[in-house]
Amino acid sequence: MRTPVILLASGCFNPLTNMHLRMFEIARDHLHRMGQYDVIGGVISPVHDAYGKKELISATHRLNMIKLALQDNDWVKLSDWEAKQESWTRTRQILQHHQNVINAYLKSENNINVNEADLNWMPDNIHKQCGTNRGVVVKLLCGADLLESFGTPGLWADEDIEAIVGEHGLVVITRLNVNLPEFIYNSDILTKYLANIMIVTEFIRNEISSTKIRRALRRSESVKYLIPDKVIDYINKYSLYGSQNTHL
Ligand SMILES: Nc1ncnc2c1ncn2[C@@H]1O[C@H](COP(=O)(O)OP(=O)(O)OP(=O)(O)O)[C@@H](O)[C@H]1O
Ligand SMILES: NC(=O)c1ccc[n+]([C@@H]2O[C@H](COP(=O)(O)O)[C@@H](O)[C@H]2O)c1
Ligand SMILES: [Zn+2]
Repeated sequence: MRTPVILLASGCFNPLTNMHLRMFEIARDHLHRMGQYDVIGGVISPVHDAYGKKELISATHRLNMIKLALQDNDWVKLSDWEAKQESWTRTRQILQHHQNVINAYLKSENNINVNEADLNWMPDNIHKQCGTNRGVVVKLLCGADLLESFGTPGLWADEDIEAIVGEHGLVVITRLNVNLPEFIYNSDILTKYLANIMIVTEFIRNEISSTKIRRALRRSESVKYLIPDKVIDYINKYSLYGSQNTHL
């Protein structure tokens, strides 16, 4: 029997790009092809304002843009749980929260313990998709650069990396200039849990990044076909990222 999986991507989404959405598609295809997993949903969890990364705009805008981008998406949902906490939350806790909530929800007969905000990111027809006796695993979906950041001294606690890889698992999309197999080989923890790390090669190379989008907007260059049209409209409406509203 296939294990039901939810793919959760955390990050700044400053702003969301087409590549963020592509990641889910590529990962789901890959997991289904592997045969052991049934991807029942995807979740985007934008980081809290307190993360304080350079040029990070308010979570309200980032959440709104994701909401618009997901209007036509029938399986990836937005979770605002992380962004609405008191302060920044470690990725391990985000994965645990979502996995605990969904499994508690599946087991409960009357669903009394789940609040509205958590219902928003759950897959449609979740009971039908899973039944009550199969545990859902929430895996971290990320790009190779995020995995590489595991090696930055002091950034991730070893026990968090161990819990993320051991208890949840990673689905990593390749990115230019990152040698994933070698990076994993150089890490004892990652090598220990190799079976729980799925590397998905992006053969239709796509190096869109939010940094490049912000740069283009600052320079009043077109970002059409790189981010969803509704996100472009939103950026122009609120003059975000220094955009001059020149390409509507
Ligand atoms: N072109 C891409 N290929 C593979 N993974 C990507 C790509 N763009 C973003 N990701 C992944 O999406 C997740 C969210 O990343 P993030 O919000 O930092 O986006 P980003 O485009 O890398 O932004 P920035 O340029 O501001 O760092 C991360 O796991 C990141 O690795
Ligand atoms: N220790 C941790 O859990 C930890 C450390 C650094 C970044 N992160 C997460 O990684 C994601 C991407 O961060 P960057 O945009 O800085 O690459 C964010 O969602 C952030 O919360 C988690
Ligand atoms: Zn990034």
